[in-house]
Amino acid sequence: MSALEKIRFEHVTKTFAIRDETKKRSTKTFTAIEDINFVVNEGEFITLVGPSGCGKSTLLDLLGGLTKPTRGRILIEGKEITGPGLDRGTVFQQYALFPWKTARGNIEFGLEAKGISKREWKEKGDYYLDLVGLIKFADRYPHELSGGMKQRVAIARSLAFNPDVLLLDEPFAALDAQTRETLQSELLRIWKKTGKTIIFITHGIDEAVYLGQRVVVLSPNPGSVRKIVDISLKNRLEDADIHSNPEFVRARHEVWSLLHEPEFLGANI
Ligand SMILES: Nc1ncnc2c1ncn2[C@@H]1O[C@H](COP(=O)(O)OP(=O)(O)OP(=O)(O)O)[C@@H](O)[C@H]1O
Repeated sequence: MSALEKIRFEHVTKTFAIRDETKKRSTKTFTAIEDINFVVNEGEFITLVGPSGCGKSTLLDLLGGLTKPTRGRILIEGKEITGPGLDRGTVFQQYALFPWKTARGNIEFGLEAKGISKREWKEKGDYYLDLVGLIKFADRYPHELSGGMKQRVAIARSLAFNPDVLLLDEPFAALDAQTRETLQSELLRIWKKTGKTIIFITHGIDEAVYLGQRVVVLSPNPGSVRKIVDISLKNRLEDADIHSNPEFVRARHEVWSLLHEPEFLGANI
């Protein structure tokens, strides 16, 4: 294991028993993902992109320790994941906030369980509210916040636990385009400030290329790694029109082609 290595996927395969329509009361094996192998380095921002059903959520559930691989294993700092843990924080598409708690209450939730003193919760609450730009909205309840604000609270809540790895499952998919772009750059800023290792799942090619230092392109049936594309974009936050940057255009085209090639190969033109 190199000093930089944070997460290692080793021959990760996940199968499910599904109903066999051809035989009554019997099941067959469905392979959702097959032989996934790659390494994520400490502090890296990795995006995973692939068509619907290629196993993105299955991979995230495995990383979160919610399910176990059928074959292979996932290691964090050389230790196999055997269940959920506070070393990983997850942010989902749906905000999953407690409606009866304020923004601050949601962020502070669980710090008590970590054995942190009340004074320290407040400090941490302030720090993370400020990090996501919501200090003025600390006392608002989720229903009084916009979608983007709710997602900021969800990110702050995950970070407040100080996880080593932040897992994000299409966190901006339900937001309008403008809010999504704002949150993408905020997430980059937060990543630069905190140095967390981030794994971000998305359907969006632009989002994957804008955020990821590397984009893991998945292909379906069964889900597997088609290619890992290096994105050598610099100054993502400083470049006002990053979508016109030649490296962005090149990388976007490469990822697009990897995702769409199978359609063209199968087409009778
Ligand atoms: N518990 C389960 N039992 C049976 N099949 C499952 C189960 N969970 C997932 N699958 C199947 O595994 C495959 C991968 O599902 P998964 O939800 O991981 O895909 P995804 O890439 O996240 O899809 P989407 O982008 O649509 O959210 C799908 O074909 C799905 O039907």
